Order: sequence, then structure tokens, then C-alpha cells
Amino acid sequence: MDLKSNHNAPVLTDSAPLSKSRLRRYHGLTLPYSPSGAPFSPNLLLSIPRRKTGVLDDVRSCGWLDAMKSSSPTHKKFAKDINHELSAPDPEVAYRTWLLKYPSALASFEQIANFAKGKRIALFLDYDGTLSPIVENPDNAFMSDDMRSIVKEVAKYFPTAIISGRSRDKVYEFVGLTELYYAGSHGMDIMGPVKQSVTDYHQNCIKSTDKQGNEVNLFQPAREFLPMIDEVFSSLVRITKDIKGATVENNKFCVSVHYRNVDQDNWISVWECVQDVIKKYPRLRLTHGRKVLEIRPTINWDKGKALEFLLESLDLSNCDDVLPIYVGDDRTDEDAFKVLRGEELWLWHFLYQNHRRKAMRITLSETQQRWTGYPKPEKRWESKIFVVYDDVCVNRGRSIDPFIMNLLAAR
Ligand SMILES: O=P(O)(O)OC[C@H]1O[C@H](O[C@H]2O[C@H](CO)[C@@H](O)[C@H](O)[C@H]2O)[C@H](O)[C@@H](O)[C@@H]1O
Repeated sequence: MDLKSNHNAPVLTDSAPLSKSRLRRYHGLTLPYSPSGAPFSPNLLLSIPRRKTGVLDDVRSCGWLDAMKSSSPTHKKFAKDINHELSAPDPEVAYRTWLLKYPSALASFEQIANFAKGKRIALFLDYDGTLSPIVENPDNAFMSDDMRSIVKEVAKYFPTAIISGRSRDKVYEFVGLTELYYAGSHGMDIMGPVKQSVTDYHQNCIKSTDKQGNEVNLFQPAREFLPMIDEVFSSLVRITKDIKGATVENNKFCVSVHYRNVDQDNWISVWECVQDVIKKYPRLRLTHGRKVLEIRPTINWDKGKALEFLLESLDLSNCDDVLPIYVGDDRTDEDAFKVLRGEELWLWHFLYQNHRRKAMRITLSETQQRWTGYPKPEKRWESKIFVVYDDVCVNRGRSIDPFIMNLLAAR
């Protein structure tokens, strides 16, 4: 997992050790992690209000069924959002106007390249829905050979990492590229470059070796939760076994309960099963993604924190000449978008349930974005928002490769 010497960013150089206050700023931590076996550091625990049933706030506010549905917004919802934004009564007119307002990223690539000029790029990629198509069976979410080659190529020039909700092993199995860094379980399992100051700071960060025998840093902030997650996984498999189409996936530090193939009339049963299990585990929380309910530890760690951790490990954080690019398509990716502010380039690739209206969004952000839905761009970013439309979306088999090709060409 060594970075190649021809990377624009010299990522393995260990600079002066980080001060604790600097690291705190990055990670929002006030204390190091508790040693394995000891109670988990209270500062990392998220305080998430629960009802007796254990229902999360966001699920509660719109009703669980709505929340499960909204995990893949329909075209209707998209049109409603656009209508609201543009005050146009006709969805079709609103959509076309929206397209004019947010031009194609590919057509605007020169502008993006200018912005990137002189900067060291670091690329962060989500897996499902970004590098691979969304498919019915999660075990079959393979990335294409073309996509693999292009990611391999880009990693020759820019440090590249995949940050996925899957287990790290699983996503590595799918991608199979040794030249990347991998963060699984929504960032709770990171294998990155060795950086002594990072290892020193994080108690759950240890030196390890990757499959090729290279020395790496292994960071697993939710290590204490492993037995709990295994237990929950087994319970969920047992309890959902009679719901046709429901599947449970062990993502090591989190568990996914898929309802994509469950008849909508039975979604309530899926929900109830999950509630039945997690109500016994106050240290676990529930989130939802694309037709999936995800059970994860209540720790203050997500894809955004993982991104910061990787930038730090790569010696690329807090540098004016670094341009991190994040490509993702899901709610969990918003955690990563949120940490990229200032002059970073954000890329949001979002897909719609009916696969008719898809777009990829690139935002050169000026400030932190607050997402409240799909897609509600803030006014002040208008001139810097680009969209890549249907024809390059992953579900049509072409995906983000033109964007990456352009990046390579512009370097
Ligand atoms: O962070 P990601 O890499 O995007 O992973 C998020 C979840 O992706 C997978 O589920 C999603 O993709 C499946 C395959 O296309 C699809 O069948 C499912 O409905 C989607 O939710 C993965 O299976 C989950 O474990 C990840 O958490």
C-alpha cells in the first residue's frame, strides 16, 4: 500500500508531530480513545435521543415509512424540491430551468481544471452507487473493468482512497487495487499510510501490514463494539429470516438490513424487527441509506472524520495547495461533504430511485453546505455548481470516468 513516488503529493513524509490541539480541531475529540476493553471514551459517544422504541430523530420526524422511502428519493420528490426552489408550477419546466442553472461538469471542466491548477489533488471515492451500479443483490455490486482501470490510473497521480459503508475486506475484494487506501464500515475501519504522529495520538490506531506485507496504519475507533455488532448481526439474521427478500449484511463495525427486495407492505415488519433488536442496545444507533437500515455504534465517527483522518495521515491537511475531491452518492457521504469547506471541490453524484433523472453534482464550495434534501443548492454557490447528467451515470455503465479522465488530462 505504498504510495507511488510519482504522486503529486508526497504522502509518506512524516512532518513534525501534530499538536494535540491541532488534531482535536480535525477530529473534534478532546481525549484519546479508551484502551481496548475499557469503557468507550465518553467524548466519542454521540448523544442521540431515542424514544422507548429506539427510533432515531430523523426517522421520527417524518415517520419511519417515509424515512425508508426517502432513502431513495423519487423523481416526484426531486421535482417538488426543484419546484420549490424555482417557484415553477410545471415540474418539467422547473427541471429544465434547473438544468440551465447547474451546467454540466464535463462541459465546465476547463473552469474546474483552472480551479485545480497548482493544487495537489487527493481523491476520495464512495463505492456503491459511485464506482459500482446499484443492483438488487448487494453481493453482485461489481465495478466494471473499465472503472477499475481508470481508478488504477488516477491513483498513479493522486493519492486515492475509497470510503465505504461496506466492510473494508469486502470493498477491497470488489475493487482489488493495491494502490488505494481503504476505509470500510463508514470510516470506522481505516487502512492508511503510516504516520507516527497519527498512531501516537489515536489509541485505536496501530501499525499493521496489508495483504502485500507493506506497513500500514490500521485505525478502528469502534473496536470495542465488535462483539456487540456480531451479536446484533446474528439476531437480525434470525429475526428477519421469514421476511421474504430481507437480507442482513455484516459490515464488521456496522450491520446493514436490506429491504430493497422486500414487498413494500412488509417494510413495516423489517422496521419492527430492527427495532426489536436494537432497543436492547442503547450504544447502537440506526441510520438509513438506499433501501437499507444501518445499525452502527454511537461514536462520533463517520465518513467525514475518516476523510480528515486520511488527509492527516497523507500529510495533506491544512495545506493551501491541496484540493481534496470527494465523490459520493448517499446520505452518509454528506458527512464527508460537510468537512470539505473553503476552497475544496465537492462532487455529489446522486441517483434517483426510478433511474430516469440522475445527475452528478460538483460544487466548488465557499462555505459549509447544509443538505436538507435532494438537491437544494444554496444560492451563493450557483455559479460554481456543475452537474453531470444521465449519460455518465454509473447505472448506465459509464459513470464518473469522464470526470476522472479530465482530471488526469488537466494535471
Ligand atoms: O458507502 P457505500 O459504499 O455507498 O455503501 C453503502 C451501502 O451500499 C450497499 O448497499 C447499497 O448498494 C446495494 C448494491 O447495489 C443495494 O442492493 C442496496 O440497496 C444499497 O443500499 C451495501 O450493501 C451496504 O452494506 C452499504 O452500507
